[in-house]
Amino acid sequence: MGEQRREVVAGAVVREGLLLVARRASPPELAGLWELPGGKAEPGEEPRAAVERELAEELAIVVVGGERVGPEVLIGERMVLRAYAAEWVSGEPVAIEHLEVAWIGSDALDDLPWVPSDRALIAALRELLRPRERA
Ligand SMILES: Nc1nc2c([nH]c(=O)n2[C@H]2C[C@H](O)[C@@H](COP(=O)(O)OP(=O)(O)OP(=O)(O)O)O2)c(=O)[nH]1
Repeated sequence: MGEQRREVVAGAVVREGLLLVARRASPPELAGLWELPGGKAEPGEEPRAAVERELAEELAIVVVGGERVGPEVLIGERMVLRAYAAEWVSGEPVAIEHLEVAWIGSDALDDLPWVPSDRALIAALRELLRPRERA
């Protein structure tokens, strides 16, 4: 039997047209690169709950996990990255485990020095940031 891949959840938080991104402090090969904040879901943990927990732990913000965003991205042989839209509820993000956090616009998506896996999410993130007609 093949082992199940561990799910890494990442939150795509958009506020006032800007996307929340965070710069990794570790491991050495990813340190300094930017990602959507998140982490490994616990066994049996619902992914959206994992997004809510990780963003509370790592950034001290309250979000509500929502819909999947973009493709799933295989990370090595043991993990799979899935991004979820997350609605900001409260708190200003603080870099507790990251080097820094930033809010970026659509124009900065391509040139951000992303963690390699996250490049696969850029097109979907651009769509998420696209201004919409509102009722
Ligand atoms: N959080 C996050 N991790 C990502 C992204 N892209 C990507 O390749 N990864 C990788 C880096 C790590 O190998 C793994 C997630 O690790 P993590 O360090 O964020 O997980 P965690 O908070 O649960 O921490 P730990 O249990 O490993 O200490 O997924 C991303 O956008 N967000």
